[in-house]
Amino acid sequence: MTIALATTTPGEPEIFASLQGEGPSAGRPSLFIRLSRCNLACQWCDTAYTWRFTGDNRPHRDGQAFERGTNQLILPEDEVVARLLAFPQDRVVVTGGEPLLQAAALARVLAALKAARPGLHVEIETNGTVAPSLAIDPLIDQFNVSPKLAHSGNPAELALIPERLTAWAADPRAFFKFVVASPADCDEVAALQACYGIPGERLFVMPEGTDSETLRSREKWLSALALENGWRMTDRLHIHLYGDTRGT
Ligand SMILES: Nc1nc2[nH]cc(C(=O)O)c2c(=O)[nH]1
Ligand code: SF4
Ligand SMILES: [Mg+2]
Repeated sequence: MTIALATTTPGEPEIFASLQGEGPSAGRPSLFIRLSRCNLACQWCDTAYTWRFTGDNRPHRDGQAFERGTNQLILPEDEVVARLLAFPQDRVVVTGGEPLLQAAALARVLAALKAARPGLHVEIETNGTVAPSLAIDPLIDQFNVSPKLAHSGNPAELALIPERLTAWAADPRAFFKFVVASPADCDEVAALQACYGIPGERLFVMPEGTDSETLRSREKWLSALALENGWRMTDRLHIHLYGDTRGT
């Protein structure tokens, strides 16, 4: 059985060690694996090479299309397990794209990893639209759920699924991470928090931006809004450290 990964360079899967740059585990040394494909299309997506393949004309701010053959790599599951086990980290971050689109294959990979390395902590970066399958759910220690607001350009009926948001709000493993580009986006965050009863302890706001200057300037007003609303704020550490680069 196989799994579709993103690539760092053609033919090389995007599997790398880095500090978790975002959310509740920011700063923790982690092993990342980036899966290909997404069911949403955010106009500011910083990993459009996971989904915006040639022929996909959904709007994106760069308008760039990516060749599937060089930006996607299909690997056997056992090879992915072996590549991951070659790293020493005791924390894994699964990201994408939307990794839960490949829940069946991913569950088999994570089960093999956890069997080989007991105590391994697994977190997953998800857009929050896909229910984790029964097989994968118990293998995930932390869900970093990033529901997409109106400025993403996705229709709300695709991006905000009420049953899902209700389930994440009730799951103590789920941390919400809202990407915010303007102060007005925070009105939407506040409305979602009230609607679904999301505890402030599990609600992060994060500036949209792929360079330090943008992040810093947005954090000026975002930090004040976080304080006012009782939310947590997260930076994007990896952008300051490495820039907007694959495999970091
Ligand atoms: N260092 C680092 N931390 C991250 N946290 C979430 C990431 C993502 O792309 O989902 C990410 C990433 O790409 N790199
Ligand atoms: S949900 Fe994430 S991976 Fe998918 S388009 Fe939006 S930002 Fe990109
Ligand atoms: Mg990223």
